[in-house]
Amino acid sequence: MVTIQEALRIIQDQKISLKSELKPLEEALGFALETETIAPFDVPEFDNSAMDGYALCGLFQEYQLVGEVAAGDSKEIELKDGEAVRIFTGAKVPEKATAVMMQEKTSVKESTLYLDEMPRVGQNIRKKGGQLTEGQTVFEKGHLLNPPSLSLMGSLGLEALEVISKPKINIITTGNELVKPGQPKTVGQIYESNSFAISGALQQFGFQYHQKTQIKDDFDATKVGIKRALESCDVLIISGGISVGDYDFVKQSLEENGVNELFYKVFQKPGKPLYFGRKENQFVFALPGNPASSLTCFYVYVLPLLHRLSGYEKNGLTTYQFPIKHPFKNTFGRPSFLKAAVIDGNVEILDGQGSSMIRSMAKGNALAFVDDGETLNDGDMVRCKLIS
Ligand SMILES: Nc1nc2c(c(=O)[nH]1)N[C@H]1C(S)=C(S)[C@@H](COP(=O)(O)OP(=O)(O)OC[C@H]3O[C@@H](n4cnc5c(N)ncnc54)[C@H](O)[C@@H]3O)O[C@H]1N2
Ligand code: MOO
Repeated sequence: MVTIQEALRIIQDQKISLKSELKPLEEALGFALETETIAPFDVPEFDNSAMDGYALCGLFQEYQLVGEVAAGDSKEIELKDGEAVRIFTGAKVPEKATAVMMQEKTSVKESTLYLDEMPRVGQNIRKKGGQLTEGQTVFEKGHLLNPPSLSLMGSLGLEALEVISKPKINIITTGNELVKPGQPKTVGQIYESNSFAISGALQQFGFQYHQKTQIKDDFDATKVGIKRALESCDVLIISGGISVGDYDFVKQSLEENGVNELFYKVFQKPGKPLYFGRKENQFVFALPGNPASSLTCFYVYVLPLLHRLSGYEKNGLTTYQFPIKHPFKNTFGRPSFLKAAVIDGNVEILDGQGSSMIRSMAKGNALAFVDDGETLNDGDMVRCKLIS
């Protein structure tokens, strides 16, 4: 049995090798950049107007209107002192323009422009290179591509990006009692649901599974199922069959498939019988079958490794501290990740902490960490991971 910190350290210390691929911009969200990006040109590439209004030459209160520049126009108007042109947001500002005045602060009579106030030098002109200059580093290697990153990369004219590949993930669920939703079931059977939580959590963080298999509690079937799953994945996530019962065959089947155990059993609630192993460059998590145990272990242990394997700089969910709303004492006998709700900056530990209880987790939005035997009074700070 290892502690939570030891288990996380073992995962974090794994040597990994990353692969890369070219992704169209459209599909690059959530990937980490494989290489540093250098600006191929200034952004913006030319001085342009921040407003619909008038580009002015010199600082006056009256100007002669001599033309118009719209967004996308490439014509150059040679302005002289006291002259102005009609201009629109994003349009190239004439070289000699001193400022742009928004149209709400102007009036026009015939071809004379009158300003309500004196202009300031550079006012409403977005300067060439104001955001990036040619040759400047746009993003470092490993930068995580979020929507604004994609906007910036698009504005640089890049249609595809070299990114770190994401791991290929297979899921196995185990249990004779499990029936696929939608199928008839008999007394003693239950509907399989952990795989939906796992695949949902994968999707929540931009991952997809490659293959999902349901295996009976049978040693040979488990061994063969694991062998097949390992033929096509970087990370194998197994649910159930990892405890000490007579029908728990996962651990032995992993051994017989050449998977080396890195840890088995973590002093925590839920998810005590969590297993982590490795076969060359493949990683295996066997998550305890209780629904809340398997999903909690996913957020706390699986996600950080998936992030690392995707080349992210920051791995796993961030821990925040919130004051607790009602007193709480952890009498579960193990350090605990508790189903909790963070509302208006306070955290509430929810009813329904059993490892088989998933409703409380579904209604909440956080996992609150409370140490074994720890007593929390109103307002004490609690470490929380936000899960939705
Ligand atoms: N003698 C002991 N028994 C148990 C121990 C122990 O230390 N000694 N640990 C308990 C803890 S803690 C957990 S957690 C569970 C983990 O057991 P397994 O990982 O072997 O999981 P299963 O026995 O296969 O299933 C547990 C529970 O979860 C339900 N389940 C399993 N898979 C699914 C699924 N895909 N969808 C929905 N529900 C699922 C299953 O029906 C069981 O009720 O072991 C305790 N026992
Ligand atoms: O550790 Mo188990 O996950 O309490 O039910």
